[in-house]
Amino acid sequence: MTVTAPAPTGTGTSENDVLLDFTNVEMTFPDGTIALQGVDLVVKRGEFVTVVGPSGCGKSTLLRIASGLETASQGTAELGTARIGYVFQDATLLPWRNVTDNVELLAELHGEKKKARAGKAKEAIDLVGLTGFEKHLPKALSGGMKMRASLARSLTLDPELFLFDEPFGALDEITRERLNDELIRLFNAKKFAGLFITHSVSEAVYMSTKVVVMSGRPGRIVDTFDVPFPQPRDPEIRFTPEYAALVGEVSHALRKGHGNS
Ligand SMILES: Nc1ncnc2c1ncn2[C@@H]1O[C@H](COP(=O)(O)OP(=O)(O)OP(=O)(O)O)[C@@H](O)[C@H]1O
Repeated sequence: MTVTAPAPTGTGTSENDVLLDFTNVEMTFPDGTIALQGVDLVVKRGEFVTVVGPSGCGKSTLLRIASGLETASQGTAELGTARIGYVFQDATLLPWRNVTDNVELLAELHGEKKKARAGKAKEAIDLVGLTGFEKHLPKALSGGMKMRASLARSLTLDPELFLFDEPFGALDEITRERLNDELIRLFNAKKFAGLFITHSVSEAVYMSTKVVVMSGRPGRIVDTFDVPFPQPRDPEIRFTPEYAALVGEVSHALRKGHGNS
């Protein structure tokens, strides 16, 4: 059974606020597929936690449970906030709406007045670096720009907990690195907590305060690494031996967890 109990928003800003608390979460789908088993995971304010794991190990399922889209079959998944942002691998923009109208969509669905949501959309578009592209339709945007618009749309809700399901997986490496830097800048500026799913160990280590490694299906957490590099991240850390060593350790844990599945 899952109990999801968002606390009232705007209360408490302690660094140790728990925004997501999974205890012994298991997910068995009706067809008998066991996607997750015994998952304990905490995300606190100020943390950017990245989950890496082999394909099909249950990473998206974990995020869907966190967002309330899916209910765990066993264990508890508690939220410490109702202000949640969600960015998927696909930017999911409405093709007939321009950037501004897409970015305003969530605020619109939340019943915000035109003037208020226009102000929030403008700020979010500035934050993600899309100023000048407000009137462009999605088909006129690059993949990276679409993801920026998707990010901006969630930013209008001022999330305290941001869930990312491999948002940069389909982008080329340079665009991906640039967006990693942009997202880390936003994390430091807006102070949301992040739960980020990726297949890329180097992306995980570069962005996160903590990296969680999952085994093959049924997904279990097999290792957790605290990332010691200071925030905001200096892009140059990618070229340091300390970074390379941590990437190596996480990759090793990933291979070991995969082998045991
Ligand atoms: N609704 C469902 N019914 C049955 N099985 C499902 C359902 N949704 C997901 N699964 C299965 O659960 C397992 C975990 O899926 P999930 O999408 O969470 O994995 P993932 O780690 O995100 O995969 P990838 O990295 O390839 O995106 C997979 O074996 C998948 O086929």
